[in-house]
Amino acid sequence: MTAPLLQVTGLVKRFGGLTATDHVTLDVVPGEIHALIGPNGAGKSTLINQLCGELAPDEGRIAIDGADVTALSAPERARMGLARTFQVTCLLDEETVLWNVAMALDVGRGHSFRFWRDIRRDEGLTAEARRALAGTGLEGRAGVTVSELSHGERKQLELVTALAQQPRLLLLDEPMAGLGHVESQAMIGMLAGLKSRCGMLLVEHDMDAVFALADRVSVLVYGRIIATDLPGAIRENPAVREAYLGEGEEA
Ligand SMILES: Nc1ncnc2c1ncn2[C@@H]1O[C@H](COP(=O)(O)OP(=O)(O)OP(=O)(O)O)[C@@H](O)[C@H]1O
Repeated sequence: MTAPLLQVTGLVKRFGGLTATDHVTLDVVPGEIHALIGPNGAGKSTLINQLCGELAPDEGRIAIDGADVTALSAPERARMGLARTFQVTCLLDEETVLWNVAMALDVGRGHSFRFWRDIRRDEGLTAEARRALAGTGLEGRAGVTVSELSHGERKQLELVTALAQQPRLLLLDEPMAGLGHVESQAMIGMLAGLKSRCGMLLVEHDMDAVFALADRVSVLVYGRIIATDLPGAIRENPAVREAYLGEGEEA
């Protein structure tokens, strides 16, 4: 059997008396979208921050492709093929779409952001950035300044910049947040098309997107995984329904 792309075992993170991640065990296998759902404050962002190396766990182990990365920094994990998107987009607003993609490609090659040369003059890099934009729906927007993009386009661009690093494993933190119906459908199409390129852990509140995309779903409540199963079984799971209905949300 091939090693999971991501294996999380017994992960614990405490903030004072609060256990935000309570012995979480989950995995993502190649070609899979594994969705992580849970009510507000369940600990989803805290978990993602530990997976990408921005927050140190108190206990437990994180492995990428079988290699223990628990003690590695975020850039070291990125070099091993891990990329993430953020709940709030993280782009350079005053620069063009093309420049943002070129920058992401450059950083993905290990060039330091602080010491970059003028990448606008690097024709090979800008050609590559155009290729990365091809087929994303943003190819006609290459010269547009990011601040002029719609919210949906920003979300799409953030995904393109994450993919510029050629990740094997992508952590998606609420990619549908703030998107309208049409934009959500475009994002769902984009993510579905990526399954053959990388495994994904999808943190998402939009249940239509979760059930359209996920191969498996894990449910996090008060820092604990209460169920991991196929989407159909998760829908019918009484503990899951109670966790959501208890929060006044629809399962
Ligand atoms: N740096 C911190 N210090 C103290 N408590 C924190 C910190 N970060 C998160 N928490 C707490 O940990 C718990 C989990 O928060 P987290 O943001 O991970 O939840 P979430 O599931 O991502 O929520 P949402 O769906 O609203 O984004 C919450 O009770 C939160 O208040």
